[in-house]
Amino acid sequence: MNFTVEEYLDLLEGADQVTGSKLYRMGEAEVSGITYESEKAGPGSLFICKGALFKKEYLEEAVSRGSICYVSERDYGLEQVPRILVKNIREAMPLLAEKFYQVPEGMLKYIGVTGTKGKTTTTYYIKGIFDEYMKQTGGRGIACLTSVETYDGKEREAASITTPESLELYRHFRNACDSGITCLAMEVSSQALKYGRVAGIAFDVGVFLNISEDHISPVEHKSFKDYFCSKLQLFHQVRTAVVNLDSEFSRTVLMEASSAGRILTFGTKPGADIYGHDVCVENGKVRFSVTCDRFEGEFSLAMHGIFNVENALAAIAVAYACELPFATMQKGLAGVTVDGRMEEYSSRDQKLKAIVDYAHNGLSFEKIFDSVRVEYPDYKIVSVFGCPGGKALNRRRDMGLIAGKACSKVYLSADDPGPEEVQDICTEIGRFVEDTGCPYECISDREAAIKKAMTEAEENTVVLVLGKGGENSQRVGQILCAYKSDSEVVRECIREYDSKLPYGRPRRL
Ligand SMILES: CC(=O)N[C@H]1[C@@H](OP(=O)(O)OP(=O)(O)OC[C@H]2O[C@@H](n3ccc(=O)[nH]c3=O)[C@H](O)[C@@H]2O)O[C@H](CO)[C@@H](O)[C@@H]1O[C@H](C)C(=O)N[C@@H](C)C(=O)N[C@H](CCC(=O)O)C(=O)O
Ligand SMILES: Nc1ncnc2c1ncn2[C@@H]1O[C@H](COP(=O)(O)OP(=O)(O)OP(=O)(O)O)[C@@H](O)[C@H]1O
Repeated sequence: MNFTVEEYLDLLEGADQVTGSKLYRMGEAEVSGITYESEKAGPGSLFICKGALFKKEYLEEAVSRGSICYVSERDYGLEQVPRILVKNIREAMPLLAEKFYQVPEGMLKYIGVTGTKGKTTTTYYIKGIFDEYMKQTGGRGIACLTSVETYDGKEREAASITTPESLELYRHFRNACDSGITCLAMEVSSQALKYGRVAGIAFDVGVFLNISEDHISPVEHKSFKDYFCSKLQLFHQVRTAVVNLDSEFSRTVLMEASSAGRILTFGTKPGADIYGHDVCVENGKVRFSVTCDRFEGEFSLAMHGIFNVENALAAIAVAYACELPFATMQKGLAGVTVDGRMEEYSSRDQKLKAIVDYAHNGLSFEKIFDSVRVEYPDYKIVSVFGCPGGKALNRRRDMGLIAGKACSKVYLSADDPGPEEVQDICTEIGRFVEDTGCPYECISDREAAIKKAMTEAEENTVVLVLGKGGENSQRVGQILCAYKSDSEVVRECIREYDSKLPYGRPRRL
């Protein structure tokens, strides 16, 4: 059902958002669409003017495409075009989205996951458990919004952002309800919390995984405090807070979590409600046990990476909070893999191994190198990675030092250089690698760098290809250039290596 522009004005006036509504020709026109992207405006749409880079021409384009009214913090002086002027467009947007999409109350269970590292993996672990439960109970698989893809029961598409804007979110929520889905799990980034993308959403369960310095830059968070405080905001809109006792600053997190209705802790410390212990690697599988007041038992993971126990414990805690059976958790977790996360590739003779993973900051580098040393005790390690241009600048030091200490050689290359030159970024990282005494090489072309690392790898070496996972684009300047993907390049290298072995044709990997 469509509402009129007047009704949207009433909504925003009721929220004390409207500032001197200078409106022309209000009329009874019904709003048939809502967007902040001029190219998506159409007849009868409401256009939202927002963003640091907004231009009046976008509004003019939206009007030319049939927008009947715009909502904005400023008056763009387009005579004869109805407008609603508001105090804060980012506070107004979720209100408009909620009214337009009319998401039924109480139909969806909302699960949000925040933290510096592990959001995507944990969200897929949650999906694995809940999909298993839905299969057993005849329900539909859950909706899932991650930095890899969004699936809401109607639409499935590759993600371009970790947490979409509120307009997209409410569309996904409505699609999920219309599809008969009853549960949605999503990543909640610090940016999303800072810019109000998830404003108004009452999460049934909110997970806080971990926190370490990341996303500090002029375009993200101006300080660690801003970053940390943004993430902590999640607890102001969750019923059950799920908190990692192993996280840095866990006491501060627990204090903030007290604003939630209930707190459930997880981790590898005996005091955790969901207590994970006896972590080991057996026959190439990560295994661990869980003890809590309701059950005790063993789990195994399909993914490499001892750090994934933390993500699995978070998912188990969410399932516990939703009262899912223990056996469902075991079965649901056991088969989960995530695109671009700890993908292992081995040559036929097992002498050449590669792992494609998304690690791209200090915390994830620490965890992955620790894990690989344990999981591949007899292997040397080399790594291929880079750092993005124009943001998260502290990663260059952190990643350079950690990789230099763990590897027998480091290959530096492109990873979304954006406004900077690849060589400049690599030179900066290289200075820190050099401090560790580890040999390194800068090769601007990422595919060439991976191929060189794989070709030069000595017997019993594991090549870690880090930072992009399955992504098939590189941000160069302002544009996204096509990129084969680390996974594809590694598969080609393994096939090439196998083809030279004394027997058999290359396998399909
Ligand atoms: C700093 C930030 O978060 N910016 C996000 C924000 O941009 P913005 O609202 O400032 O809008 P803008 O980019 O200035 O563009 C201005 C407006 O003009 C509109 N426009 C633009 C061109 C046109 O032809 N017509 C038109 O209407 C745009 O739709 C936009 O609404 O809203 C845009 C969508 O409307 C996002 O794409 C953009 O994310 C940028 C690309 C970004 O890099 N965001 C990062 C920092 C981010 O959000 N990262 C987190 C993950 C971090 C983590 O891993 O924890 C995330 O959730 O992805
Ligand atoms: N719990 C964890 N602690 C530390 N590092 C982790 C953890 N889980 C995953 N990682 C590392 O971080 C990388 C990214 O994992 P994942 O994509 O699940 O996290 P994310 O929070 O979604 O990341 P991003 O915010 O960069 O999208 C993984 O490939 C792995 O190297």
